Amino acid sequence: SGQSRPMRILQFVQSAAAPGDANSAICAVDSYCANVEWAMNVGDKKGQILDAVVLAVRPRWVLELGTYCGYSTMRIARLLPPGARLVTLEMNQHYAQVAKQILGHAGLDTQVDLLVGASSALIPQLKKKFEMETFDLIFIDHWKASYLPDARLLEECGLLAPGTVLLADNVTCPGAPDYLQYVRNSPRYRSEYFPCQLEYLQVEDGMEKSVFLG
Ligand SMILES: Nc1ncnc2c1ncn2[C@@H]1O[C@H](/C=C/CNC(=O)c2cc([N+](=O)[O-])cc(O)c2O)[C@@H](O)[C@H]1O
Ligand SMILES: [Mg+2]
Repeated sequence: SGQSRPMRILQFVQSAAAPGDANSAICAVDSYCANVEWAMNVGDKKGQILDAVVLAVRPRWVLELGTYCGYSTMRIARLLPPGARLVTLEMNQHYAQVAKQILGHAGLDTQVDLLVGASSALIPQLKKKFEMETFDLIFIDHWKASYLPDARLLEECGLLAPGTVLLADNVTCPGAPDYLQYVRNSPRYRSEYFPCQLEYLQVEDGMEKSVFLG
């Protein structure tokens, strides 16, 4: 069927999830990826850690780096307080198109602004584009080598305020050693590790939660 894995995930969500029901769309992606073919969604175990952080922060402005199929985008968007906005950046046009359709099926497209392009090009435009100052929560889940340069770029663009929370997926597997070393040793962050299993597998992974101190 669908020529790409994201397309096959979209087709399954459209057939198995109740329209307008975010939780059933999330369950459909997890069911497909646990039973049919693995995909690099944050998954339900790490997703529950992500949910807890979103609920604790109650963010007005959220940034996500790496939309892929929109799985974590849905998890975040469904928990946002009224009036809050989630900006998600995706450099692959095909993935962005799939994510847009999955978000639409889940009824979550009103809370989400999905921008197509590289984070390094888009991050410097965000303040002006959305007439905002700083993000309250940033979920980092794109190419692992981009974690550190993009964290530095966010600092330089003045998009972090004291208290801004950065939550990074996969700091153990595949790993983001340079990013970890930075946030754990910089006086500008208070960092905490949340051990967890990799999505859909019995492999060790974890997420790093780093609070910007200014
Ligand atoms: N600079 C940039 N700007 C915008 N979008 C960008 C970007 N760099 C990458 N992206 C997008 O972010 C996603 C990449 C995720 C890499 N994750 C991974 O490689 C990954 C791998 C495993 N794994 O191998 O087990 C497990 C995981 O949870 C993972 O997230 C893709 O959709 C890609 O197009
Ligand atoms: Mg990931």
